[in-house]
Amino acid sequence: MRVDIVSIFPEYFAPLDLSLIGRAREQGLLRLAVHDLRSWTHDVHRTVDDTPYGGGPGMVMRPEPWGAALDALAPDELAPDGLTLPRLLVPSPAGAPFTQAMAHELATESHLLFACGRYEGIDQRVLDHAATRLRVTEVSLGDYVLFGGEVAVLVILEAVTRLLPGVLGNAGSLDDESHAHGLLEAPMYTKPASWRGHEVPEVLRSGDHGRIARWRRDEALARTATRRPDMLAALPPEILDKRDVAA
Ligand SMILES: COc1cc(COC(=O)c2cn[nH]c2)cc(-c2cccnc2)c1
Repeated sequence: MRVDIVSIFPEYFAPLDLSLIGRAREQGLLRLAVHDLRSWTHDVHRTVDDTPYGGGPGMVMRPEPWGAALDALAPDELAPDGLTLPRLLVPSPAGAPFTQAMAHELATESHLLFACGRYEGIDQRVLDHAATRLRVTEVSLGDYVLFGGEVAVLVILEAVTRLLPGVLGNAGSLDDESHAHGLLEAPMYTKPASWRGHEVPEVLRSGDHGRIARWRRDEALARTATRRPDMLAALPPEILDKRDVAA
């Protein structure tokens, strides 16, 4: 997967050399390039923002540098396979909620382009023009406001990279993780069996894999019901097998 990130703070992405993302890059599973938006400015002050039309506080990111950056990083012509046309992701409070389902969808893309907004945002015409030739998605991490899209890109990139084949050593760990089956994960334990007077649930040490699977599912259902009833309501009925409903 090719990933291009455009930001006025490219140094924000230094951590991407670390850990699993660093390894994915070494393995060639991920080709990551970070670009400074100011590379596409031409005035002596390398200006990327200006005052908002209609007044109001703060500044807005100018369209010209973004237009030039996207022209450079996303070719106009549709590649013969039609697949390498990048997906442009713009983290924003006004975006669609980022979910594990979206992470899985993005993990199938061959080229992701991230635009990191700063100030009060990016001139709307940048997204409108980009949408004439790219698939543009504004994506929100949550209902709060950050200084910029950079930290959101780090989150999205981590969620997507760990889904790329070959990145996680034990692929099994993807199967029953939280949100994988629409439920929260059951509590996890490791040695020692007794710690500060707290014991590991006996079932997990029983070796009875059927009982263990049942216990984990019951715990996952109970946790989801108490902490995230919205997720339970969203579950397709077939996920809750008949015994669950009886439980
Ligand atoms: C692209 O336009 C942006 C981007 C961002 C950074 O992303 C987030 O904040 C975010 C991403 N998921 N959840 C929050 C912030 C604004 C903004 C809006 C109003 C006042 N101040 C700043 C506009």
